[in-house]
Amino acid sequence: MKHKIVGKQKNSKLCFVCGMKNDLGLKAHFYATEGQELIALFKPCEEHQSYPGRLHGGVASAVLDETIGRAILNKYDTEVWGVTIELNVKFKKPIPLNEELKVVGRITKENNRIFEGTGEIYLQNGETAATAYGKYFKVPLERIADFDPEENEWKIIEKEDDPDEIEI
Ligand SMILES: CCCCCCCC(=O)SCCNC(=O)CCNC(=O)[C@H](O)C(C)(C)COP(=O)(O)OP(=O)(O)OC[C@H]1O[C@@H](n2cnc3c(N)ncnc32)[C@H](O)[C@@H]1OP(=O)(O)O
Repeated sequence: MKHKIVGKQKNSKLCFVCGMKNDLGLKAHFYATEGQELIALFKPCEEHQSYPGRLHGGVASAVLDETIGRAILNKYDTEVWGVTIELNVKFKKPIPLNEELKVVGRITKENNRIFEGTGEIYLQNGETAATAYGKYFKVPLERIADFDPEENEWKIIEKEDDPDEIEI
């Protein structure tokens, strides 16, 4: 299925998942779809392994967590922030290193205090490698961290190969 991309989310400086200057991080890019889902693209490397050649389950969980947690940003013009209070991940297939992976996240439930969502990691052959459910507590950014957008390089990073659509 083709997902039409309607926008790109911001990256940060040092976040393990989205920090563009975290040399050991995943440097994932996040694309909002027409269907109000969020797709992350990332390519894990040797440093992200558990057993040789296999992505660490904790790293897979981290990218699922962030993709679901960021999906809330698609819904509003102003930024709504959350912290994870629950994450349940099912690992269905080994996830290889050194190839681009796709992660999809969406919001399934929301009230004024909490939001919930689900997500999946897809292998290049289209198989679902992991699925997750996450629950997040809405917290104003100033209560989560001392976060200066400029200092933390919170901005859209445009790439020449940013996709217009993503096939999953
Ligand atoms: C947009 C970017 C996406 C980023 C994705 C990645 C996000 C992350 O990795 S965040 C890092 C990991 N998560 C954290 O650090 C969160 C740590 N936890 C906390 O800070 C606190 O527990 C916090 C802020 C969520 C709530 O604390 P506090 O404000 O003191 O509230 P507290 O009184 O304990 O609980 C408030 C309510 O939430 C409920 N609650 C708290 N924790 C949970 C939980 N894990 N599950 C269900 N309900 C919970 C409580 O039962 C309570 O309900 P009620 O008011 O009905 O009694």
